[in-house]
Amino acid sequence: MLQHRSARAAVFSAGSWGTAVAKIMADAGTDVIVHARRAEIADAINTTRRNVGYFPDVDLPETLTATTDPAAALENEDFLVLSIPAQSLRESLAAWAPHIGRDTIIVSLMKGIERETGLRASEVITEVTGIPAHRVAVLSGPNLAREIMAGQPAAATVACSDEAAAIRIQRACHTSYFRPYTSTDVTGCELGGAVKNVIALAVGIAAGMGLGHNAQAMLVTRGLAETTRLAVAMGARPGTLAGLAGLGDLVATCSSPLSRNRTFGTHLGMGLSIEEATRATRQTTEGVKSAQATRGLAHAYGIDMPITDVVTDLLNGKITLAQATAALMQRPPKPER
Ligand SMILES: NC(=O)C1=CN([C@@H]2O[C@H](COP(=O)(O)OP(=O)(O)OC[C@H]3O[C@@H](n4cnc5c(N)ncnc54)[C@H](O)[C@@H]3O)[C@@H](O)[C@H]2O)C=CC1
Ligand SMILES: O=C(CO)COP(=O)(O)O
Repeated sequence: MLQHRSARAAVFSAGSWGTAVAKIMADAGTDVIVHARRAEIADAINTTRRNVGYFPDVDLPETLTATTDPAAALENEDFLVLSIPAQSLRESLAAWAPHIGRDTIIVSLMKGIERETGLRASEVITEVTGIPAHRVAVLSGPNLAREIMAGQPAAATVACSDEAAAIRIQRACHTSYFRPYTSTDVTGCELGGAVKNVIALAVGIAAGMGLGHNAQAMLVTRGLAETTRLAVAMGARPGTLAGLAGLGDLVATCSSPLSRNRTFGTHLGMGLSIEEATRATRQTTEGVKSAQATRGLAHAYGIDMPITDVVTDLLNGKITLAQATAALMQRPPKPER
């Protein structure tokens, strides 16, 4: 009789979102091994079933183990799930690439644009590994890790140009509290996730300046408009940006104090310097690193992205908070689109 083994996922790494997705996949019946950089994190996961660095209060499933050895993590894996800061992806992945299996599907969880190249994470993955695009997927949506670790309901989009691969990933991470939808629009999904971090910085800045919900809603709505313009110019479907990986993520991130990007922006809006805001936020804040590259894409595609422009100029110290507000409010009048 044929024995069907569970799907196996290697999750790199044991940070906030990596741990949450590892738990989701284990709860969905997938065998999961997490690659942690620090031995004490891997040891604690294996012995106490807790990630003491990120979620010391949450029990992890028995089917989730950890290692610091990339080769051991990448043995017979069906899925390699990547969740590290986007700017370190190229270098880290190059070291792991020789261990990746021939048929492995790579799932990117990263919401950033590479600074030097303007490439999306999935593009960096295909470039570094040589794995074809139809085996590289993106999982993105309104997914604040802390809420998901508490077992609260959430949904996301799994995008892959090969729909069958997206369905396999969907099955491997569908639980009673996590509902993945499939899509073939990798570009839209990925840009929705990356650019919302820049817009969340803007919303946080407005909140930190003491501006009200009207101003914040304006930034969310016009932020979605400029994100959609860029994504469609780059080949995305507009509907993707109206979905979980676009509007959904934008709403969650721009309204939650759990968001590191929104929080970083709030600190800036309250008058903290970039260095002070960085010290106060600590975890990965992709929007700070991706704003300039997003503006670069806007220029390359001839797209007007006024909010991204203003956030980039603020981060570069080129304008003040008052000048940022004026730059957005005193633009020439135009029709809404
Ligand atoms: N935290 C969240 O709620 C969500 C995060 N994301 C995305 O997931 C990605 C990872 O973010 P988080 O897990 O939140 O960040 P984090 O700061 O919690 O964890 C980052 C992890 O990457 C590891 N790391 C850092 N530099 C590295 C390097 N050079 N090489 C290898 N590993 C390295 C760290 O050891 C840590 O385990 C980001 O792109 C973020 O936008 C997406 C959805 C939700
Ligand atoms: O992407 C996220 C929620 O979907 C997490 O947002 P932050 O990175 O701003 O915390």
